[in-house]
Amino acid sequence: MSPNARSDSAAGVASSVAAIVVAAGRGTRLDAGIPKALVPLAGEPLVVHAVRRVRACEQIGPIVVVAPGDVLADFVSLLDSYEVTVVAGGAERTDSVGAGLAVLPSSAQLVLVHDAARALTPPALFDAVIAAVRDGADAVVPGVAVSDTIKQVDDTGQVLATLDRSALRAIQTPQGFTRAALVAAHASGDLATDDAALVEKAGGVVRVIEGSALAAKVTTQVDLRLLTELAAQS
Ligand SMILES: Nc1ccn([C@@H]2O[C@H](COP(=O)(O)OP(=O)(O)OP(=O)(O)O)[C@@H](O)[C@H]2O)c(=O)n1
Ligand SMILES: C[C@](O)(CO)[C@H](O)COP(=O)(O)O
Repeated sequence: MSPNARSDSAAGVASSVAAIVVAAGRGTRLDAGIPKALVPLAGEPLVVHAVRRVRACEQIGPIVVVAPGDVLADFVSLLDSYEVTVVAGGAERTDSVGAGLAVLPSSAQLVLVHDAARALTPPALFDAVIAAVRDGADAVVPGVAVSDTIKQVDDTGQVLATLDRSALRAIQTPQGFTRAALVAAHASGDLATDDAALVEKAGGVVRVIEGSALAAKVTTQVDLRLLTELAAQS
């Protein structure tokens, strides 16, 4: 058995929790010349960092990785030792999550959706999200308080208002869902920047728990440099 594979007993216990790792984005804002999930961070592609941390969470069984269709074989070979299913994603993030949902085993009743771009997310955050979904919610998302003053502006840049930030949270992944809530939300065919927004729109209960600085997303080259520093300490 490879060091990253699970024993039969561990896999049995965990089969009701599955994860979809979305990694099919192009990374336009990072502009690295290769798909963002393949960009190295401290010597390893972002998607390998992300999947290793998902696999380290004992409660998670099946993992589906959603990759760009043109480099599917590269993902399969990179992730060979982690027992994942790799499928091709779509044009929008919502489409990629849908592609992952379509191949989830029927045993999975609680589903985590995670961005490969949040490569350093600690396994403890996955456990916290799973526990909070089990406590009773359709969806649970990690969020961090906003530390800058937030202003609403018009398209000329003129300030319209300074918003009360005390109730605002910047939302991260992993996002956790009952399978039923996630499937129903995606059945609408709507697009959203995160899956929790689809559950909200469908009238579901979405809760926010405390996120983590280590769950920051690599979006730009500056993020990549900041997370490289954090990788050395995590
Ligand atoms: N069609 C898409 C778009 C995004 N993602 C994934 O969703 C996560 C969050 O998306 P984002 O950071 O916006 O990534 P990109 O879409 O790649 O970035 P950009 O908008 O700069 O192109 C990433 O792990 C990305 O791979 C995906 O699987 N399929
Ligand atoms: C899902 C997400 O990570 C939550 O913050 C985020 O919305 C995805 O990134 P995008 O830039 O909005 O596509």
